[in-house]
Amino acid sequence: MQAVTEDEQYDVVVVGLGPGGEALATATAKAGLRVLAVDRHLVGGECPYYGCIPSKMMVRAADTLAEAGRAAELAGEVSVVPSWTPVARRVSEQATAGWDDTVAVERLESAGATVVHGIGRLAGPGRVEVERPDGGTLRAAAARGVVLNPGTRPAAPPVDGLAGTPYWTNRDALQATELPGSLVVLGGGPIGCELAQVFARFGVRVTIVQHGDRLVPADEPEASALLADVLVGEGLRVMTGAEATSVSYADGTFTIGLGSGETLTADRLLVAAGRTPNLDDLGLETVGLDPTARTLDVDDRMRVQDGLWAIGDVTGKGAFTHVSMYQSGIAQRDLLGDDGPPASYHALPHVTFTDPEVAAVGLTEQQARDAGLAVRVGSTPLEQSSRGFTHGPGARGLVKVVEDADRGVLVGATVVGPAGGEIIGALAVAVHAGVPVEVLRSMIYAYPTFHRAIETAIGDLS
Ligand SMILES: Cc1cc2nc3c(=O)[nH]c(=O)nc-3n(C[C@H](O)[C@H](O)[C@H](O)COP(=O)(O)OP(=O)(O)OC[C@H]3O[C@@H](n4cnc5c(N)ncnc54)[C@H](O)[C@@H]3O)c2cc1C
Ligand SMILES: NC(=O)c1ccc[n+]([C@@H]2O[C@H](COP(=O)([O-])OP(=O)(O)OC[C@H]3O[C@@H](n4cnc5c(N)ncnc54)[C@H](O)[C@@H]3O)[C@@H](O)[C@H]2O)c1
Repeated sequence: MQAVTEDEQYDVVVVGLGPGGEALATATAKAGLRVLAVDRHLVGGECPYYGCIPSKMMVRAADTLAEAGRAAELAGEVSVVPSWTPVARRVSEQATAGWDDTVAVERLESAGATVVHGIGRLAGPGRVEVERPDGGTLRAAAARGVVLNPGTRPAAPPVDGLAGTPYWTNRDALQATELPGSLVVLGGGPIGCELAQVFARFGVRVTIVQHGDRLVPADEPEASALLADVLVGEGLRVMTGAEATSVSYADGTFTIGLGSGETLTADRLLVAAGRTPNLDDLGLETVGLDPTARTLDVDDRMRVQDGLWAIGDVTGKGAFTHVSMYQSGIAQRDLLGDDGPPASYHALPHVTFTDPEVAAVGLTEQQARDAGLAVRVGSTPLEQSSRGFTHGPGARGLVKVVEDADRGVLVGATVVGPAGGEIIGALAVAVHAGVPVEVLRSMIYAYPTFHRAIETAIGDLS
């Protein structure tokens, strides 16, 4: 007769430990709740091991090479022999500890949580079953509820032949210890653009094949155009409105057939064509939810239904670590019965860490027009500011602001440029707090800074 195992009793079960899930499990355990934290792979999720952190280490390395290349014009000859070895070493040793989460597990356990590696699936309201790597099953009941933070995986576009080839996703690219001679990047979103520029700056011949009509299509068209121009200037081939229709691999070479009839060949193919939410194997059907959905609908407290919260990429509010962490704080307060403001995304910022960085907050001009607002826009090239002039090579960029003229406040802004991700901070405050444009006009902007271009863009509002 088969033994019937009792459910282990917890207050909270967190399934998926992306940045937000890890933080929530830590905080609720520290608050004295009995917490079960479950991840099928690495505690911390995509960001520290295959996303933000290792990719930004690579960006930092590539930017260093670019600055060295600018030295001749500014300060004299510098000779650099690019090497991927220190990059791969930094990623492996400093960022990911060899893709090992022992430290993160210990940190979570010392906060008081029970940490289990395995596949967590809902098994009815307030219940989770965990399939452990050894084949065993852990059954858990969550008195207060379950928090889902399962994240996404790289999408595999339905291109003929692709599935049978050893193509790279972000995971392979970020674990690369050697560089290919040539690389085709399928997808011109943030992942595609950041990594394409990194590899190109290390001497790889890179072609970006972008389905849509421009790069980083979530951003202002001016930002897309400027970025494409810079990348082309650095020697990348940027193909927009291009569709891969077939892929094959033989003798170490990928052959990529395009809709136009052209054929590309490369040593490596990086597929960065969007993400698939990890919702299909989560037992959602056991609580009356659709496992084929692309997102989980959440309210402004991150509740999906009674006793069930969701945070991170799967909520569809923006696939960024800062969204995961923001939502984590809100769900945590809700679970602990603490007060605090509900979720609001009107001033959500994002930064694509190309050089120049492409940063934005709030609405684009088109989104503001589509929302029926009385839109005024202002913009200015960054290289024409005093700081841009003194900066010289590498100063290309722009500041664009979008005003709701009826309310006299900014509802969106974009900064492209060196440190664009830092400059956007001032505009994020303005959009978040609804600072009147008249107040922004009356401020003193330090001279000669990049952020002083904000004043010029505001002066251009019309
Ligand atoms: C190359 C790259 C660069 C990026 N750069 C940036 C950046 O610069 N800035 C930024 O803000 N964002 C960046 N992102 C996005 C960022 O990584 C994600 O938005 C972030 O990780 C938050 O995701 P998440 O909280 O939804 O969960 P994830 O980080 O995706 O983690 C989900 C976790 O859930 C686990 N899991 C899934 N299903 C189950 C299950 N059934 N049972 C148990 N465990 C499960 C997974 O193993 C994983 O550990 C980048 C992403 C990539 C790929
Ligand atoms: N710096 C950052 O904050 C950062 C960096 C990387 C990723 N991310 C997050 O991760 C998410 C995923 O990034 P991503 O770049 O994979 O996805 P994405 O969805 O933003 O961009 C993918 C691009 O691929 C294109 N595409 C889709 N199918 C294609 C095909 N068959 N052939 C050619 N192109 C195709 C799309 O037009 C799209 O522009 C982003 O939306 C972002 O939220 C953030």
